[in-house]
Amino acid sequence: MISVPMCARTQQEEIAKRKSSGDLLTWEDLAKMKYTWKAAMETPRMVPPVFGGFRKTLEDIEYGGYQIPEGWQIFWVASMTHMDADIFQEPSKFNPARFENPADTPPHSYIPFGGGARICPGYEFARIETLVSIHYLVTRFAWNLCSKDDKFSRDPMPVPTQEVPIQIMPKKLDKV
Ligand code: HEM
Repeated sequence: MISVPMCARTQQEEIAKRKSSGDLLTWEDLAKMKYTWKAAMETPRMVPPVFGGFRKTLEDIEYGGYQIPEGWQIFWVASMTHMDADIFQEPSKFNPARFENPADTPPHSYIPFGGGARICPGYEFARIETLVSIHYLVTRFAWNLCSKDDKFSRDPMPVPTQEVPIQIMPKKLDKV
């Protein structure tokens, strides 16, 4: 995601071009950032910030050939689902286009924000923050990634092992 795919850059630049200098982003602008959001979604699919969480069975269930009794605590791990090739084809490939058709993603398969009744209540807020940040990063700055190393460790959140060295330069602000 740090390299921000070209389509997302173009989409943000198109939005910026239609606005006068100093105009703030509107809800309508955010609604147009469809490709940008798909690119943003692909990042926590590949590296979920929250590793997983607990659930308790309300009744006996059978899963993957295992009998799990009522009342047991279960730990769900987002990457187990996000990296399942039966759900996300070529799961190790960064491919925002996989979210083109929402019907291609079965319910509760895309779970960086959890799911069900206890889904993250900050989801929508995080979406807006992400879109606004990407918008200003790509329209106001030219930036290059200085390291090709994209390895990370968990602490317990994912932390890039080489940090994220970038070269960043402000663009001329006559139109954005
Ligand atoms: C990228 C940003 C974020 C990610 C990836 C994230 C992820 C998650 C996940 C995976 C859960 C557990 C959901 C489940 O068990 O099904 C959760 C719960 C929660 N999140 Fe977030 N979150 C984010 C941002 C936020 C923000 C911005 C807020 C508040 C403004 C927030 C507030 C909460 C709260 C209060 C819960 C507990 C909900 C409950 O137990 O009912 N989160 N989040």
